[in-house]
Amino acid sequence: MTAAIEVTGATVRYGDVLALDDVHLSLEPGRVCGLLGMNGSGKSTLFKTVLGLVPVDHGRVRILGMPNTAARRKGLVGYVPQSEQVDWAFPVRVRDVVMMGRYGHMGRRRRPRPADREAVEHALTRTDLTELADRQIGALSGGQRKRAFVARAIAQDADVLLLDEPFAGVDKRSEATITDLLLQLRQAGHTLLVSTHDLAQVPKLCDEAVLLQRHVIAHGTPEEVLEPDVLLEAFGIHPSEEGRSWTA
Ligand SMILES: Nc1ncnc2c1ncn2[C@@H]1O[C@H](COP(=O)(O)OP(=O)(O)OP(=O)(O)O)[C@@H](O)[C@H]1O
Repeated sequence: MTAAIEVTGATVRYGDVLALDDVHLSLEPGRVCGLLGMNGSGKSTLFKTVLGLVPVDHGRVRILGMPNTAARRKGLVGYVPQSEQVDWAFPVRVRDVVMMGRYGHMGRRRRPRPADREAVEHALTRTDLTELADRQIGALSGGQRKRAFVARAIAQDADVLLLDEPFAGVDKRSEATITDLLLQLRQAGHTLLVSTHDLAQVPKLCDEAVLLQRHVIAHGTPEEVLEPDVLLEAFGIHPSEEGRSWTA
C-alpha cells in the first residue's frame, strides 16, 4: 500500500541547531497519528519538512507516493499551523482564510465558483464560526482562530492533514468542537498527523503515536508509546499526576 506520509532519513538543521536527525516515519492512509515530544523536540520542524517548507540536509519525503511539493500543489495536504506562526495582524476576514483552503481547487486566477463558496460555508458551519465569518481573523479568541484554520483544512478537503497543536490555548468548547471534527475526518478516511502536549487526547483520537526527540524514539499504539517506562526511558520524566499535560 502507498503510504500517506513517508519520511525517509530526514535531517534538518537551522544553522548550528540540529532540529531533526535521520527521521524515518511511515503512515498508512486513513490513520490518525499523534506526534508527541517535549518543547524543541522537532515536531513543528517535522510538519514543515513534510510540507516542504524547510530544506532538508538529507532524506526524502513522499505524500501519497509523490514528492511533497507536487502533493501540496494538488491540494492533497492541508496544514493547521501553530498559532505563533501566524501573522494575526494581517487584515483578512475569517471567511477569506477559509476560502484559502479552496485555492488548490480553483484555476490560476483564483476565482471562487459556487462549489467553493458552498464548501466554505459548510466548513464555517461545521466549526461553529458562521456568525464570526466577517470578522477580521485577528479579532478572534485563540480557540476561535484555531477553529478558523481547522475550517480552512476542512474546506480544502485534503486527504492528508497536518495539525500542529490544535488544542493548545483553546477553551473547552473549542476543544470539544475540534475533537469532534477530527473524529469525523478520521471516520471519513482522512490521514491525520496531530501534534499535542495533551496526552489525554491521544488514546481518544489516535490509532498510533510517535515520540520524537530529534529522531523517532518510539512509534506504536498509544498504549505502547504512552507506557510510563517508555516516557521515563526517553525523557527521564513521568507524565504529570493527572497525566493531562506535558510541557517539560
Ligand atoms: N527558524 C529557526 N531558526 C533556528 N532554530 C530554530 C528555528 N525553528 C526552530 N528552531 C530550533 O529547532 C529545534 C526544534 O524546534 P521545533 O519548533 O521544531 O520544536 P517543537 O517540538 O515544535 O517545539 P514546541 O513543542 O515548543 O512547539 C529547537 O531547538 C528550536 O529552537
